[in-house]
This record gives sequence, C-alpha cells and structure tokens, in this order.
Amino acid sequence: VYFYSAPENFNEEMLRGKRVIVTGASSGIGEQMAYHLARMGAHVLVTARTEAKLQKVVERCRELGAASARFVSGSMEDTAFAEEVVKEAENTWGGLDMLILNHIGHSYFNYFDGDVDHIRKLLETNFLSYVAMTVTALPMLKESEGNIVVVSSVAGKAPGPFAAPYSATKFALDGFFSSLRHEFIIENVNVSITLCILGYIDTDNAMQAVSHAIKVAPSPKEECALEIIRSGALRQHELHYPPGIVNGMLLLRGLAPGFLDTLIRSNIVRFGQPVPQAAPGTSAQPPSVRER
Ligand SMILES: NC(=O)C1=CN([C@@H]2O[C@H](COP(=O)(O)OP(=O)(O)OC[C@H]3O[C@@H](n4cnc5c(N)ncnc54)[C@H](OP(=O)(O)O)[C@@H]3O)[C@@H](O)[C@H]2O)C=CC1
Ligand SMILES: C[C@H](CCC(=O)O)[C@H]1CC[C@H]2[C@@H]3C(=O)C[C@@H]4C[C@H](O)CC[C@]4(C)[C@H]3CC[C@]12C
Repeated sequence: VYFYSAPENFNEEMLRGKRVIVTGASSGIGEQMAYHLARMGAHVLVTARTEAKLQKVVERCRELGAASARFVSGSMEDTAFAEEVVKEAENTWGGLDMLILNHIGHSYFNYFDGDVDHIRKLLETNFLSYVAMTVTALPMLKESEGNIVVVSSVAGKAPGPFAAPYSATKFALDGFFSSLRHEFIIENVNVSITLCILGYIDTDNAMQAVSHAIKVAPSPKEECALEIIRSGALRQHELHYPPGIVNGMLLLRGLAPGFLDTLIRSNIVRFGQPVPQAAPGTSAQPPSVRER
C-alpha cells in the first residue's frame, strides 16, 4: 500500500496540451478516459474497431474542450494496425506524451473449452498489440519523457475461475511491462510504465458478461477512468482500483493464498456443467454469455 500510494499532487492542468493515444475508446473505461482527457484540454487520438462509435466519442471530446480529437478505426488482432495507430500520432502531432493501452478482444466467461486458437488470437489482441504499440511509440516517448499506461485486471495478479484465456493475457502484460520497467530504470530511460490492476467495473460489456455470476458490486467506470489518468500522470508503477478490494486481495495473496482462492470462488456463482473440451482439430466453443 505504501509503495503504490500516489503522492497527492495531481493537477488536471498536467494533461493540458498533452498528446495522448487511448485504445479501446469506443466504449467503457476507454471512452470515459477520452472524455476526462478532453475536459483537461489534451490532444486525443482514440481507436477501436467501430467507426460509428468512435465518431461520436470524437464529437463529444471536441464539445468537452479537447485541444484536438481524432480517431483511427481497425482491429488490434493485426499488429500492423497497432503500429499504424502510433504512426498516425507521429504524422499528426510530431510526438507523443502518453500511450494508454486499454483495449481487449472478446472472450467468454465460462469453463475453459480447450480452444487453443482462441487463446492465440486473444494474446495477439490483448498482449502482442500492446508490445507492438510500445515499440513503435518508444522513440517519441523517450523524447517527451512520457508515460505508458497498461490497463490490466485482478485477473492478471490473482486469477479466478471462468476467465482462463483472459487471465493469461493479463499475466503476460505484467510479466512484460514490469520487466521492461526495470530495464528503463537501469538504463535511465525516463519513460514511466503504470500497470493498472482493476477489480470489477460497471462497463456495459463487463456487466453483460458477468453480472449474473458475480456477487461483488461493480465500481464506477467514470471514477476508474480518472484514477487511471491520474496514476499515469503521476508516474506510479501500479494503480490498484478500487483500492480497498484490490489491495486486500493482493495482501491476502501473500499471506494466505489458499484462503484468497476460496474467497474468490465464493464470490462467483458456480456454473452447472463444465463445457465439453474441443476434440483435437476442432474448435467447439461454448456460446459466449452475450450470445445466449
Ligand atoms: N470492466 C471490468 O470489470 C474490468 C475491465 N478491466 C480492463 O479494463 C479495460 C477496459 O475494459 P472495458 O471498458 O470493460 O471494456 P469494453 O468491452 O467496454 O471496451 C473494450 C474496447 O476495446 C475495443 N475492442 C474490442 N475488440 C477489439 C479489437 N479486436 N481491436 C481493437 N479494439 C477492440 C472495443 O471497441 P470495438 O468493439 O469497437 O472494437 C472497446 O472500445 C480492459 O483492458 C479490461 O481488461 C479490468 C478489470 C475489470
Ligand atoms: C469476460 C469479460 C470479457 C468478455 C467480453 O469481451 O465481454 C471480462 C472483462 C473484464 C473481466 C473481469 C475482470 O477483469 C475483473 C474480475 C477478475 C476475476 O478474476 C473474474 C471476475 C472479473 C469481474 C472479470 C470477469 C470477466 C470480465 C468481465
């Protein structure tokens, strides 16, 4: 708690005129981050797949007072697209101050179904595209002494059931970015890396996927979005949000891991039957919660 507590000197003026990319900004936490940044007077570049939604987000950002707002649409399943987004920032602004990596590809909340291809695709979207964007953005971020913000989850520190593919991608983010942070410190690279460990947040997609199965109440996406920007601007190593729940879980993970696991399972409604494993060479997937 001591190490991850932010100094209380955040000022929204810190973001005025800053050039910020927000991925996964057509809905949920990413959309709310775009609105906060716009209100603070930042230049924002938002990205996701759905152009119609991004257009609306950009319009709203302009109304809220963004220094400028634009979007690029496409899928992060393709690392070439991830690099293209960063190049768009370079061509438009000639530099970059903050890279907020937030998007996730669709997964399911259920027993692991044995589909290895799904995990490969999810790793491309949720992990490899984050690495590709970081590599492309690094020269600009070194120049501006900027910030990389990586949005992860308690599922990337203390996994629960029914989210094996998703959880794997979030653990990968911690391994990569926490190692890279060490290297930046050793080499005096003044680019901060903030890993955001989030509990359950009330976004439409998360609620649709798990509200029937989770006993804990979700935290508000607007406040969560503000905390992410704040911790990135303050160059914190990690954000734990909501702090009570996440800090409690991480403390228990060290002190009483078996008890924590029991607690996690007790907060999730048990599903009736395990999903049949895919036969070799097939990809028998359970219906996703949204499709049912
Ligand atoms: N909500 C929660 O309870 C929690 C969320 N988090 C993390 O917070 C972050 C945001 O979550 P949340 O706001 O709930 O998510 P949402 O589902 O609301 O938003 C996901 C965003 O990613 C975009 N996206 C989806 N697929 C792709 C793709 N293939 N390529 C590019 N963009 C894509 C979506 O837009 P489009 O479909 O238009 O492409 C959307 O803008 C994630 O990293 C998540 O892991 C962590 C813990 C809990
Ligand atoms: C299954 C959701 C993604 C599916 C989709 O594309 O719609 C997950 C997105 C966020 C996950 C939640 C999260 O990260 C916090 C908790 C982590 C625990 O280990 C499991 C419960 C979570 C609420 C988790 C549930 C799945 C998601 C909603």
